[in-house]
Amino acid sequence: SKRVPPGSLGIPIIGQSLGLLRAMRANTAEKWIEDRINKYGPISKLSLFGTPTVLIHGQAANKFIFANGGDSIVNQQTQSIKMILGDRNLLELSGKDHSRVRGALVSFLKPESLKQYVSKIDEEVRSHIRMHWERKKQVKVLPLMKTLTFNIICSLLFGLESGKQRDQFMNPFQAMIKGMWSVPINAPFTRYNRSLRASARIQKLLKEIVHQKKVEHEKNGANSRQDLISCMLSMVEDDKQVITENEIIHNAMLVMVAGHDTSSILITFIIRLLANEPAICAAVLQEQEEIAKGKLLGEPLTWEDLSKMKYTWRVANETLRRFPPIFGGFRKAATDIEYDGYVIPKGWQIFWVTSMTHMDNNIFPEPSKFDPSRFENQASTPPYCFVPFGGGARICPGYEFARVEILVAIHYLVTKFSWKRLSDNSFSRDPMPTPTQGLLIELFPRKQLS
Ligand code: HEM
Repeated sequence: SKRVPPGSLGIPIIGQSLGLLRAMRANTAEKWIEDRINKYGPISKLSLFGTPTVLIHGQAANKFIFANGGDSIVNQQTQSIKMILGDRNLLELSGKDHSRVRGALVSFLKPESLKQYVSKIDEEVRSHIRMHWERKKQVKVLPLMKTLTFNIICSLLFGLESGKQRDQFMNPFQAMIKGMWSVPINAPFTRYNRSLRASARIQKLLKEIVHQKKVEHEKNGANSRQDLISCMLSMVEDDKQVITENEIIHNAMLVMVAGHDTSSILITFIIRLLANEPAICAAVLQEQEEIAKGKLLGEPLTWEDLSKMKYTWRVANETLRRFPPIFGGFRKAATDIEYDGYVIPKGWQIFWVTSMTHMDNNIFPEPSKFDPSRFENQASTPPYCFVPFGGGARICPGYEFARVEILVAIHYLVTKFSWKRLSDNSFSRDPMPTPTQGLLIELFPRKQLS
């Protein structure tokens, strides 16, 4: 006798997708969600990206989604994401398959492994700054940060150093991302269709890389620590590859998406913030100059240096709270689930939204104020309330990787330059937050310490 939540599923396939996407582009998506909550209450039904969906929010809702240990809630992305990234990507897997594939990714992304890659990330950041920032009067930050984080992913995770093979990925990759939050109508000229075609091209390129590495592996007994693909290829049990070729390709695509756009947005928003808040910028600079003073000219940063960047990391966390790169996410009800007096029917999507706890006055007082000191004592943040990286068994495995690239990038940028914002301060979501004109800034080189 339990009822499904109030609300309307709208017109078939399209439902409320266009309304949400329009609000995201106008940067009014939080208000769009709030209006729904005011109209229907804390739990409501709608239809997003071709599937009936239930929107729930708040600390209890986040806990319900992230800490659900049973089999009733499974991960499932929208139809568009599944078709674009492939059905063996981690977001589509559950149970033992999820643990097996996630284990392979984590063995590469965990801090013990990452420590040895700090100097490589340092090298990528410095070469990027030499090529794209030095001697420039103005730069457009977002496209540059996309290039930087994409190159870091290609170099560290796929073993692709700079060159033609790496460059071939960039354009189809951007086209692929554009259709990930789209209505799955596969007709010529739709975003979804362009994205599917780009995905096919990337899968072909990745297949070639996997085959190249297989050959190298057989010839030289490749070093499993070299890069993520080699690491996955070298995992063998009972003469059988632990991770199948499709799993390697689909998860390489997932990592390209998950690990590149998110971090580039975060660095861009930190740069925007430092332009807007001189006092915070001065405090970040002071911390980074202290670290720079202890280094010889050209000496790369180390894991220990990063652990001293406490204030800078608080600024990054506060940026993640105010401008989370990931707006929210989806799960699927594997059975009929009871929640808050309603039933979420089997097969329906469950939609969670990051900002609903990040901007809750009871959790983060004066939520619109940018205040890095909120993160001085991380333990004071209630559980399941600060969720830019999600939570529970599916919490972002790239968290440490992101921390390393962000801190290294900010270190070199603030110690080498100051900057002034030239474009206005607004941004839209597409679906990631995207500043107007990609954040155009005027650059002023700093006098070098050494
Ligand atoms: C600022 C940077 C980043 C942010 C804000 C971010 C955020 C997130 C979020 C919100 C999720 C979904 C969690 C959930 O559904 O419960 C996620 C999952 C994931 N992220 Fe990240 N991420 C970032 C960087 C990275 C990086 C650098 C990588 C890889 C190198 C990465 C790889 C992944 C993967 C593979 C998943 C799927 C995990 C699973 O389903 O088990 N992310 N991330």
